[in-house]
Amino acid sequence: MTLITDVRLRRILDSRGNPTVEADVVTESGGFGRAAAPSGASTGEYEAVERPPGEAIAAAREHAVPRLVGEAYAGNQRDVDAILHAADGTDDFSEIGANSAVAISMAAAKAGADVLGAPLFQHLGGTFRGDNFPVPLGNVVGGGEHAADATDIQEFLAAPVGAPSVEDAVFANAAVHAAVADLLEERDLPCGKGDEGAWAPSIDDSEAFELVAEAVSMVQDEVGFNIGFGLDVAGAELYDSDSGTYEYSDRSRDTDEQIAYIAELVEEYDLVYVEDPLDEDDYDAFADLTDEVGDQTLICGDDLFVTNTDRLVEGIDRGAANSILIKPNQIGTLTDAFDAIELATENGYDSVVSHRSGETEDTTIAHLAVATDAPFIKTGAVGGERTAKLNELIRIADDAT
Ligand SMILES: C=C(OP(=O)(O)O)C(=O)O
Ligand SMILES: [Mg+2]
Repeated sequence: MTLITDVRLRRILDSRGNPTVEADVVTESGGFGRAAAPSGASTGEYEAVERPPGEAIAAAREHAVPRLVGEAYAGNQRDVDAILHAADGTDDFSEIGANSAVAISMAAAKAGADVLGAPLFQHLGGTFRGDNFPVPLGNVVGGGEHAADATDIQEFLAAPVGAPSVEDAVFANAAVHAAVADLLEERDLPCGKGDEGAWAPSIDDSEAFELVAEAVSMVQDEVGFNIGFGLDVAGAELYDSDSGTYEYSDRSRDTDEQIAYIAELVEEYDLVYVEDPLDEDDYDAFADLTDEVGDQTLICGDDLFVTNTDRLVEGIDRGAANSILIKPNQIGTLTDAFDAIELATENGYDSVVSHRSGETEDTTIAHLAVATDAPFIKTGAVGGERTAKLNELIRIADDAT
């Protein structure tokens, strides 16, 4: 029933107005799945390769589609993804493009779910999934590669860790986003938004800390449950490998100073989450910081691990970080993303399923998070391509997918 009978690929727009790859997968019994690849701006050096969409589509049509149509079953995700790897023939999807690969992989999963008549999370995770929901990390102020003339730190995140339901958590993050807007207006700091919908004021990081701490505390008082504060430092973007220093607008920090700075921030703001505080090549510095504050907060590897089990194994061996960001397009298939989550869970690392700064209306990551019992999801706070995922989580909780 799930034999794949057609795979169609096209270019569509992402949230930045750039082209990206969308895939449709059709099965023998009429099952249908559609998915689109997201795209990063602060990409890790070791990510699978995203090719220009036109080239990725042409290469996938030539190498992957003939191996799938009439040959593979959408219900057998591991087989579909193994075929994508074999069709590509490289170890980083540089032939068919990780963008074509991930779009086909996710569309096949949706076609498999469609044939079963089951929600995607259930097809992926089994019938006992759907009772636990990830805490959504919501980007409320941001800069770095996601907005010009804004903060050095890429993302200031609300983390409603005490929310009684995913719906309460999603609304709390939107309320923090709105509270930040009020505080910015009071301070006469009008501003636009960055790529992920976070406010992008022209302020320094210390003012952003103050603002977000105040907004979080205001909303926490209103809603009556604990809202934490988190960061994505995107350290690799700040790091200058020639000088060995982290370059902030107002000063430089060497690696020891960067570790001390982050540890101070964890103490001062009671941070519950710190992503990529250090450069993507510096496992030792990650290990030192994890040793220092890993019992108080999550130290998450995004560019460090790039959803890659080989890199995660190295991190586990060296005690670097205690959490991993999971972005399916960093590695190219759902199977690889699943394997990274399983390895993380077995080794006590918390998984944070994540959007990219360039997104579409695709909701696969909401289902992936529920299917794997991931404790966190990072998918923005507002904006249509972000709320697509957040609203899907609410629907899953309401049994309405
Ligand atoms: C979502 C992120 O940004 P990008 O998609 O630009 O890598 C991130 O760095 O976590
Ligand atoms: Mg990141």
